[in-house]
Amino acid sequence: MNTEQLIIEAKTARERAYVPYSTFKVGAALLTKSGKVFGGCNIENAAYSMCNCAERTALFKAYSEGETDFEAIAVVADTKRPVPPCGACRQVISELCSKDMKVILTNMNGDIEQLTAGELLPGAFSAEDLND
Ligand SMILES: O=c1ccn([C@H]2C[C@H](O)[C@@H](CO)O2)c(=O)[nH]1
Ligand SMILES: [Zn+2]
Repeated sequence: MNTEQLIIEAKTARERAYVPYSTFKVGAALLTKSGKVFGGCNIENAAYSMCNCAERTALFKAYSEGETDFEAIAVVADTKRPVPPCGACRQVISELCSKDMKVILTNMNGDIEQLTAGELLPGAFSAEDLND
């Protein structure tokens, strides 16, 4: 599965977004090292703080199915620049993904920004910061 194909998977997942409040559809596609793809979309709620982003949907789906080794995640939305993941997703990605996992950000115009999970959240709070 190459970058282009992973972006297509993210766009397919985006179509399933449940966004009656923001109307802002986001899709993600997470590729495991074993070659499986988990799609994710944002899922909103009338209690707004319960909204879940596309990135976390994909990650939680994979993790809950026992898939914990990831090659790449692609994220897409109809934004001017490649869609930037929110702070909450950056924190969750930093916990569950290796620092060198590929992060492919894109938009519906085809602009692409590729970086690593480590670059998404420099100085992330982590388990190493907890007292034992
Ligand atoms: O990277 C992002 C940014 C925002 N959202 C969602 C959360 C909410 O449903 C809507 C507007 O913030 O977009 C995502 O899913 N991923
Ligand atoms: Zn988010």
